[in-house]
Amino acid sequence: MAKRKREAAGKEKGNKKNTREKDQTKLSKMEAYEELLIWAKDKGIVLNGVEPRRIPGRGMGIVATKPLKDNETILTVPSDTLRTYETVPPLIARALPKDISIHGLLAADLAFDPSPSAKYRQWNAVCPMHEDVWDSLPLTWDHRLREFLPKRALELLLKQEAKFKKDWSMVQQSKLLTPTSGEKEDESSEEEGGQLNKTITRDDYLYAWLLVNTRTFYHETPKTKKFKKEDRMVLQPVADLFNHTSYDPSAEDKEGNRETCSVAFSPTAFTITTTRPYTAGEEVYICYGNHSNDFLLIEYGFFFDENVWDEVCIDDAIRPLLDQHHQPNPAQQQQPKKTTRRLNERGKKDPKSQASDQPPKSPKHLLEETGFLGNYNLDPRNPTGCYRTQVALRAVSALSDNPGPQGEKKFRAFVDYGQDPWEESPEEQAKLNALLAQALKQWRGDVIGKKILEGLSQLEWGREGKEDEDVVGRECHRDMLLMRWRQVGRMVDRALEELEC
Ligand SMILES: C[S@@+](CC[C@H](N)C(=O)[O-])C[C@H]1O[C@@H](n2cnc3c(N)ncnc32)[C@H](O)[C@@H]1O
Repeated sequence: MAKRKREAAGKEKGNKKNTREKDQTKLSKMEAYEELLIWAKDKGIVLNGVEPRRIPGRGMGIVATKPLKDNETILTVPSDTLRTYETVPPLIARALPKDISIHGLLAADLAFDPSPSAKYRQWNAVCPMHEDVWDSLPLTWDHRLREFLPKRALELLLKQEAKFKKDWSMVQQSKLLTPTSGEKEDESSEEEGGQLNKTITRDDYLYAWLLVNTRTFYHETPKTKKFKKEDRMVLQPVADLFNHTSYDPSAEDKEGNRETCSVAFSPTAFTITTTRPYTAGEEVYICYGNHSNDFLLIEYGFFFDENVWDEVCIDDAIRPLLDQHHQPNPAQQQQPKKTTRRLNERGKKDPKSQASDQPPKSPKHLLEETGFLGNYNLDPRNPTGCYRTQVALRAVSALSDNPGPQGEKKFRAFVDYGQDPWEESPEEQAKLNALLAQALKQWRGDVIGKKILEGLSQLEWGREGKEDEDVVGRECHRDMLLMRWRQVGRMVDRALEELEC
């Protein structure tokens, strides 16, 4: 206990020091933003009635400095200030394989910038710091926290990691790094008027890669159309200071709900335009897309308390239901042998009896056959499960009542012909609801409660007697995971309320 108090006191001291450092950083950041505005004006970037400000919990954001009307263009970024695959210095671009992703190329541009003191200094200076990125983006977190990510978030993270690894391996093998690739070295090379920084580590490149990940805009032009969609990306100064808000189509016509501005590229400029009036001091947002909280967490390092586009994958809740309901029926196991061995006159199997040769299909089998195995979600618009979930429940219900062709016929009436034999009977409907409620309760107890929430809280102090070495990840990472799972728990509770009422 005394040791913990000492640790806490040390932590507090450390926190004070960090706060002082953060205050200093804030101060220098504000100066950096003033410099950025001067730089932006010089480049022809026009801000109309808005300016960057520090927003608690969101880094920087854009705020109205005067009352704004609906349909006012508040930012214009000329095309020649965009940072694209074409503006990467040849020194960098030529050193990398031609098939490196545009993401990887832009990250190399940021990381190896051969002229940091000249072209983009003011812009680089306002980007989030290494520490901000490491606090928020799960790609940088301790790998042991991965088992605590929701399924969909983990899938996204693994994809992201694969992309990063591919890009980094191309950089490592390129001439950009010295032969001891990835190691810090005190070397630089001068070529084509620029100084190439050859001392880049994996973490430096990861930092640049994640800045590109969180700050680029989708940019479709006749030229970028030759790339994959995910590579049609461009960095743009000042526009990348707008924070995200989700757009709620269900409340579209309610007064004041048009929270997001409209954005548009033309051949000459990128513009951001209001879609409603603003009062001075209000933060002005754009919409990065209709993203779930798992997506926002992995791709942008934050998520909302309430998000109309949120959804949570419940495959792990539904899977036990599918497994549990396809145990062969003992009565069936004893009977069928006689019929399946019946031969016709020529000693071949009677074709009529062949159907009964087949063991009855399991719900999993039926769902696989019809393309409905997996990808089940709960979301605020469908609190009792998406259409795929409803299909899975019907497969389980149909086959548990009638394990043979009759059950399959009933299931296929729903999937293939859009009929719903369950809808006609309140008891049948209640059975479906009970199946889902059973699956969700079990998942909430065993997985969300025990494995995740208890598991995460145990991580906080580590194992008994090994407090120092066993703490996994940072407190802010564990807090984000706890917050996310509490949200998932609330979504499950909402579903149970609807199912059980
Ligand atoms: C394009 S940048 C926006 C500007 C950024 N806030 C900054 O300080 O430079 C995207 C990043 O901003 C933050 N962000 C954007 N929208 C947010 C929101 N609604 N709440 C919290 N953070 C947000 C996330 O860190 C995200 O990765």
